[in-house]
Amino acid sequence: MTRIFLIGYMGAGKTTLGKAFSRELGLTFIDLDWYIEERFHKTVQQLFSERGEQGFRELEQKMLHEVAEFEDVVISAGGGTPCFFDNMDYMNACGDTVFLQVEPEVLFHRLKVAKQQRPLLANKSDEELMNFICEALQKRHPFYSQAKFLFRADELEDKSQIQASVDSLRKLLDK
Ligand SMILES: Nc1ncnc2c1ncn2[C@@H]1O[C@H](COP(=O)(O)OP(=O)(O)O)[C@@H](O)[C@H]1O
Ligand SMILES: O=C(O)C1=C[C@@H](OP(=O)(O)O)[C@@H](O)[C@H](O)C1
Ligand SMILES: [Mg+2]
Repeated sequence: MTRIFLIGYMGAGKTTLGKAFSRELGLTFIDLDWYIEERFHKTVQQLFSERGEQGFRELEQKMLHEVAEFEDVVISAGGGTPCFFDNMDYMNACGDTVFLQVEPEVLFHRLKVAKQQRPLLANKSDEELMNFICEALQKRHPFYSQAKFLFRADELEDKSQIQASVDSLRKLLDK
């Protein structure tokens, strides 16, 4: 039975790589944010604004427990998932965990164009965004670094880079 969790900061490529990797291995792909959005018929932004971040985190934990029951899956967590409750220990107990590590500058360029869908980043100026990313990475690193595997995901900018990353991830996980 295979159950792989991809973790890492917003923009690290959890969704992009998770989708491509699961397809290659013939596994089911579950993106935790998408799963939550379908289950509640609301966007992550709506859930954040209705329930506040704490309310979202409680719901996210429950949904993590739901998706972790599935077998032969690649699960892309949300960026904050490993950093609340005992979620990191829980994921390590249920499967293989992979921390997608990306340089802050690369995250900045990816998130600059994709910040509006992310409630924690929306409306930040460039300088605020870069500072926010750097501070958050420091706070979150102690959680992310508990993953069983570390994978550098700086190069996911086109199809061939994504395929090359899928191949390296396969080797790393021996799949
Ligand atoms: N080539 C690219 N140019 C600009 N932005 C990109 C590019 N590739 C990915 N992104 C953005 O970077 C983010 C990284 O992908 P995603 O898989 O959504 O990360 P995660 O799920 O870890 O937050 C996406 O929001 C996407 O819009
Ligand atoms: O880092 C975070 O706290 C968050 C990351 C998002 O997921 P992605 O990492 O897939 O963008 C989403 O769960 C929410 O906006 C909060
Ligand atoms: Mg995602």
